[in-house]
Amino acid sequence: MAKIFYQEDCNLSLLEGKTIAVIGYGSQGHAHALNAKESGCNVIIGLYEGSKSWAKAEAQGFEVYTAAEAAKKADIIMILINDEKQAALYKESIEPNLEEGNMLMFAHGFAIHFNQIIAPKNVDVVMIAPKGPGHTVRSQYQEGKGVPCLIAVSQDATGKAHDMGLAYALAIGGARAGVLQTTFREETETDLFGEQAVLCGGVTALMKCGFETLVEAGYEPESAYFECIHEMKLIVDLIFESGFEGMRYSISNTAEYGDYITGPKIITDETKKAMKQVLSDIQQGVFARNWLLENQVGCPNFKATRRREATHQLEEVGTELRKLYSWNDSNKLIDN
Ligand SMILES: NC(=O)C1=CN([C@@H]2O[C@H](COP(=O)(O)OP(=O)(O)OC[C@H]3O[C@@H](n4cnc5c(N)ncnc54)[C@H](OP(=O)(O)O)[C@@H]3O)[C@@H](O)[C@H]2O)C=CC1
Ligand SMILES: CC[C@](O)(C(C)=O)C(=O)O
Ligand SMILES: [Mg+2]
Ligand SMILES: [Mg+2]
Repeated sequence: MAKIFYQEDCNLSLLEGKTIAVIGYGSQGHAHALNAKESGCNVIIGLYEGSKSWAKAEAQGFEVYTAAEAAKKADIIMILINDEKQAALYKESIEPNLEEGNMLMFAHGFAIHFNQIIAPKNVDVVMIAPKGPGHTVRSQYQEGKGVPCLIAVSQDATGKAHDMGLAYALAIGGARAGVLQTTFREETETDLFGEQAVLCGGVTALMKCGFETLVEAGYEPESAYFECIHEMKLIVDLIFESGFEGMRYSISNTAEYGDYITGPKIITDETKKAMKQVLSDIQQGVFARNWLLENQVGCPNFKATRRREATHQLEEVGTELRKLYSWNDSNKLIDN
């Protein structure tokens, strides 16, 4: 059983007198920075000249510097820029400004695990990886709660890396929910597998396939959207609260019977075989190599797929339908 740390295991005062540079002000960056600031930490932001987030971070009360300047001023440097850009940023702006005893931090292990960044031996290297999107890390903190985090230490130069990491996890709210001990390898491989096979790739492919099946059979796209996409959240909320059993308690017996007999026809032994191949490609570094190569040539496939997906019929239908939800501030994440 993995060890889990809670608020009482964390000492926020370890961060007193320390300057935290959050490099990047996107999904995770804005959440870590605002949460840590509101927890009483001294936080500055590191960006690049021309960043669309520079003015936003200043408007939200931060001193903003280039990544190099921020790294020079800081004791703790949390790298929250895109994984695929971290190696270049590190070489150019972080490495020349590292001092003995600094703590280099990550929210995902990609760059360290796949040897994109090799830190000097005299700094701590720690990961605090929230198990949720950055906007949720922020909204949960504002509600007095937190998103669970993973902690991993790959270098402990100061002898305090673990405790400092826990203090950071408390500062961003994660320790309110729980902080699980792990390693950079385990976090990287499980996170990549989860987002590709299940959470993002798997779920959207399943929903899209269901939507297309109904529309191609002549049903209204709006009905297909409600059934295969909108209602997913409501079902997942029940699973989040009380597991598969709780969800199955809440749905009808008819739905539960259909769940048991149809699920295994959709997700088959072939699916598991495909998942094992996906995991193997992640473990062998094949996925990381392909992703980094795609970036080296300017992401043509990635950008083309993003454009194609954005124009799928389900997005048009969804945009219109979501305007009808009285509680929904339509597309608020994308608009921000
Ligand atoms: N998204 C999530 O919820 C999760 C992400 N993570 C990890 O967190 C890290 C950050 O990801 P995420 O928050 O999604 O990233 P985003 O794409 O949301 O934000 C990246 C930020 O980095 C800035 N940036 C890009 N290049 C540079 C540069 N060269 N110098 C300085 N700043 C730069 C961007 O600037 P601009 O605003 O101008 O574009 C932006 O503010 C990754 O390691 C990711 O794996 C971990 C858990 C969940
Ligand atoms: C599920 C996607 C994620 O791993 C996350 C929000 O945790 C990510 O990389 O964004
Ligand atoms: Mg994740
Ligand atoms: Mg991830």
